[in-house]
Amino acid sequence: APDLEADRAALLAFRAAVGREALPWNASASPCTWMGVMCGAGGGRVTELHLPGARLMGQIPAGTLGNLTALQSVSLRFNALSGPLPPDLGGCKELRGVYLHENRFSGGIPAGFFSLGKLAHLNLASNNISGGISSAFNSLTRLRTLYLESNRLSGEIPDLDLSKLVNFNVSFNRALNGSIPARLRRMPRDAFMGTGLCGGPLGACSGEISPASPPPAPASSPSPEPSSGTNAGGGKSSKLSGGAIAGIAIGSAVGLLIVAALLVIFCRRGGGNKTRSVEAAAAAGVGKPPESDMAPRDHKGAVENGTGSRPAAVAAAAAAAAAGANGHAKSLVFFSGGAKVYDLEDLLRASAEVLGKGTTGTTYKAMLEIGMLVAVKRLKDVNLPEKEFRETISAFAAMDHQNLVPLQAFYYSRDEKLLIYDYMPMGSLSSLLHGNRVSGRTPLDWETRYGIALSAARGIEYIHSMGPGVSHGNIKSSNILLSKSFEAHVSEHGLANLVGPSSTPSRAAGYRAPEVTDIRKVSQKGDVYSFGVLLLELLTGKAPAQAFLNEDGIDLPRWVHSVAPEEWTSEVFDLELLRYHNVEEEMVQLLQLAIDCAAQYPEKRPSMADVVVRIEEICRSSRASARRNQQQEHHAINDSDDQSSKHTDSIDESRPSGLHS
Ligand SMILES: Nc1ncnc2c1ncn2[C@@H]1O[C@H](COP(=O)(O)OP(=O)(O)OP(=O)(O)O)[C@@H](O)[C@H]1O
Repeated sequence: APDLEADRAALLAFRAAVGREALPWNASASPCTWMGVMCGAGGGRVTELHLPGARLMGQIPAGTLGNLTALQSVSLRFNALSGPLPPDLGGCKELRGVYLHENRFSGGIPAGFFSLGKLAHLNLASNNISGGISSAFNSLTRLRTLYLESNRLSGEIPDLDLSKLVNFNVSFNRALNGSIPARLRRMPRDAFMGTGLCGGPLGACSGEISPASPPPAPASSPSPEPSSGTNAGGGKSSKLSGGAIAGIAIGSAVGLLIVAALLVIFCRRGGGNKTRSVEAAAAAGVGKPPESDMAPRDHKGAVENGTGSRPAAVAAAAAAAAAGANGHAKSLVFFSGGAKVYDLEDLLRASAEVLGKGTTGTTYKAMLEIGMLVAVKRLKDVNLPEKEFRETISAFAAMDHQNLVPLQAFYYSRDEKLLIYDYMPMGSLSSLLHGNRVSGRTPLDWETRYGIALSAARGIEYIHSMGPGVSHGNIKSSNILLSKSFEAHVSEHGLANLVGPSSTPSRAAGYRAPEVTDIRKVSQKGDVYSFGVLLLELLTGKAPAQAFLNEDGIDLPRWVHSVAPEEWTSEVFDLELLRYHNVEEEMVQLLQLAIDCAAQYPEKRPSMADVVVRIEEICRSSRASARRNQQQEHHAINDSDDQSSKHTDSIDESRPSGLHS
């Protein structure tokens, strides 16, 4: 009978084929002690193999994984495994979870997979898997998750009858066609995006739908399905009847400014009064009445006053929660940092423009009639009940730091969840570095870049300082917004906890730490990894998602690792940075910090507090080098106009040693 020795042999053969030197397994110790290997009770057999992002490469031969017949869970995601999916995995009848996404597997889905009677989770997303989706999937009666997106699957989806299926995605399989089987129409529309499929939540063939051409919704229709995501037609605010929001409807129009129009809903009273919910709470004896706005209205002022604004924010939120619980009319709920100079009706009347569509929803820039700009995030897929939503969002809104984007207010109804943030005029770091539809790439000098790195790090450090379990969960360059002085403000803290799991390929993929399996549960060390990727992006000018999706299938940290350190200065840095010879040492130090943050194993990564200290040192020494350089240039010029050679020498002396090419 197979035993642990057989499992050892299978694992060593697996390593020899795809692991090379990347797996530090001590062949003379028990396999149960090896990294990524877990055994059943009493050190019996190997039951789990988890090697995400372990630099595995090549084809998995037969007689390796397939011989681990007690295996219950296998995760090899985020590697460079290629060739066919291992057909003999079908012999591992105990398997409940198979996670092979983000590799380069090709060929069809092996028939053996359909005999895995206990399989609950199958993720094959982001590979090159081709062929059709077999009706034999129906034999996997326990399947809860089936992620097949971003492959090369073709043909029609069979009529899947999987009663336990809750997570499903076939998006970005361009050659899938036909109509969406009836039983899958309850899945969110994102699950079918980027295919030729018609019907279901898409309303039409998905290929025909783009954010810029939303399907029109009848003016009298009730609110859109919570998961239907897209904006309803570009109606005008004049069509709105009084009441609360059903949806912000924004379509694209000539130029960039568009009318944000809103659908409407049932609300027992007319247009929400901004303070009503707070008053209601006061009546209910919870929290403080609006006078608790004694906290400074100015956000910065609140920071200077330390925690001064926090109790008020929490009180307002608690009050709002109570108002909701008491069934009072819905309205915007403001936090203390936001000035209450507008209300829901003002928001409904605002003209708006789509800023972008992310994993958590769509963000609009709204110009209120009073001339104030706000950013409105319309959340999708929020599965939290109202009370928990309010509590979670209030905890995050209470975070008050100059490097966070202040959350001014929120709106919650059954069908709509809106968050209203300060509008950040310079946009995101992502659009600065990589350009967007309207602007080209903005040149960013070294000083600006290290300033952004430091201010972003301080924002994240502040979030982490709230407690060991508090993290951001979605650090990436489009969530780093900039003020006019290019100071970074971290946005969307806490949103990862609010929205349901999404497997839609997104920009977030390139920032996600290898150990993260559920995007709602990113640890602080997971944030540090993402911040490391962000630093690499800042230094290389390359977008992680682009790098990730390129032909080599290689992500940004691995790409930087693939370049020898002696070539970093010439090969890795953004071309724009190569002008700054006098600070090469500091640039390399920041690169080294980025690499440390993006270490594969969480325990190897520094804490955010350490990161801030290290960036502060780099900034200090950059400024000193720049000053020294300036002084020496000044001396050289003053010394003599005809001693140009001396001028050059003095500049060279100021350079750090050993780093210039
Ligand atoms: N407060 C704001 N001020 C200015 N621009 C903003 C603001 N909030 C978001 N944006 C910009 O709007 C665009 C869309 O943002 P959104 O948060 O919806 O998507 P994302 O950041 O790409 O993805 P995710 O939902 O995963 O965070 C991004 O380019 C973002 O930088």
